[in-house]
Amino acid sequence: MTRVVKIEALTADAFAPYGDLLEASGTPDKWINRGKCGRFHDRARLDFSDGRAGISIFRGERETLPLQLKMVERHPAGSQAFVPMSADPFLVVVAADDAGVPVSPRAFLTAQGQAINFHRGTWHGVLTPLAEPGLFAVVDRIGAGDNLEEHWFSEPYIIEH
Ligand SMILES: NC(=O)N[C@@H](O)C(=O)O
Ligand code: NI
Repeated sequence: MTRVVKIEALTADAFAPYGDLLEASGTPDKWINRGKCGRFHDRARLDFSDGRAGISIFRGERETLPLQLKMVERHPAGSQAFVPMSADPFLVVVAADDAGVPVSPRAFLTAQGQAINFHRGTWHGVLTPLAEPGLFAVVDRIGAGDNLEEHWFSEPYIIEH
């Protein structure tokens, strides 16, 4: 039986068990640059354990919907942030953990101006652009040791609107 995951709109509350939603929403925490810039300060829980923070640029190939979700992964030693460098929405997939096995995947569609940070150890789908050129700044752990655990589902989930 095909398991379907319906796409949800990304909200801070819905995403809270998995990570942080980064966006310029509400009143800025600080006004800087002589009042010309709102700073939404320190909005993500970053964690790089024994490594260090790095910023990389990802240029991902666009995916189309409905999407087959065959695998999710997690980074046991660090958080990972996806910051789009375009105005295009992208797909964010997460799952809960049940004794080391990802369960109950959820899929979110970002709105323009939204970025996300997966908390350390959160099961997630890999970077999934929905438009070209799929450019993202990615903030994650640089360091020794293995920081990637993959789980391949016995049957893919279908992610759709
Ligand atoms: N492997 C890698 O650098 N990227 C993945 O972690 C991902 O979540 O896209
Ligand atoms: Ni990842």
